[in-house]
Amino acid sequence: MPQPFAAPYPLSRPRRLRRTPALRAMTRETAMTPDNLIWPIFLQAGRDEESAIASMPGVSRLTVDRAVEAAREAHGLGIPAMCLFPYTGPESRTEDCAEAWSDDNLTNTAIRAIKDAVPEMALMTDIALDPYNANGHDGFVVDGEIVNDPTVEALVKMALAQARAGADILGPSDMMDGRIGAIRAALEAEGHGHVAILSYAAKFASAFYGPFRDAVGASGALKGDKKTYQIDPANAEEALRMVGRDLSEGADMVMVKPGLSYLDICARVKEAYGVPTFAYQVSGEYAMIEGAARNGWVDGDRVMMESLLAFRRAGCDGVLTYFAPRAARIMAG
Ligand SMILES: NCc1[nH]cc(CCC(=O)O)c1CC(=O)O
Repeated sequence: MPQPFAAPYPLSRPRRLRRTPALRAMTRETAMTPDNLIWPIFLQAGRDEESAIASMPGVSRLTVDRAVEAAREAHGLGIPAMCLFPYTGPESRTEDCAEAWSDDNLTNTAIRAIKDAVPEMALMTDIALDPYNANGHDGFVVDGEIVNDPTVEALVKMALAQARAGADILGPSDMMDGRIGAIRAALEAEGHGHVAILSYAAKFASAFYGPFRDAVGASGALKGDKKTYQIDPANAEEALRMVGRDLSEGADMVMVKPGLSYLDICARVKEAYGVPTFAYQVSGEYAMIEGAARNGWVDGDRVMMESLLAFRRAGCDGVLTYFAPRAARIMAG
């Protein structure tokens, strides 16, 4: 709510409070700590290796042993949570997506290994079929259509396998209808009532996911686009309805994705529902900042910190960001 100045100039001189670092510090409205960061990482098969992702300079896919080391490092930096994404080559992509709910797939193997070594680290997963799907979609494709209800059944199996492996937070990112309720009911029935759901509730059909699809090996695979399930970037009211729906089905926390281009949604979600609200600073946002920084066009560290602060100012409790360890190191001073 904009407040009218109590006094006209020169009785009021707003610059008085901007004059020194101490005055600015004591009147700063928004704070950011490593507690506000969730670090998404990419996994690959093998041992003691990593491979760079060309469209995300500075980010690599890690084998599970290296992911464990990354978790140790993140924990040391005060980062409370990590989110795991598997890279899958064409050979592990099928039409039935069975690898998605295998107890020993890359994600579930990594969950057990990290929990063993760094039990304090909260682990979040992604629930969607795209890393395992021959055609790159988040759901099953039948006669060119992404079919909702059979996909939800598969997502439930995926969720249960992740919960059994020890995931703390499940992140359904698929945008099928009814999946939160189905997953929540299955978790209760199998004794995983303590597992949290951070729903990708306001997930838009965005071009900013491009580099991610390279990272998980889906770019070549994806046939068509995701507009029949992800939200039209023009729609704010619909995004708010999706948040309300997912909360009513048993989500504990909600996400807005992408981030910076959707800060209006972040602010409105927090104001309307007051629940733990997260934004995903997605791969394309990372690539834009890092690409410009590496060309010397912007000051990378400052633009990164300013972009993260913007999410806090908009009302987000935290941000999923590939910059997490770098930002945490800067916060440590
Ligand atoms: N369900 C897949 C998923 N989970 C997270 C992202 C994007 C993350 C990023 O771009 O950083 C995507 C891509 C998509 O929906 O196509």
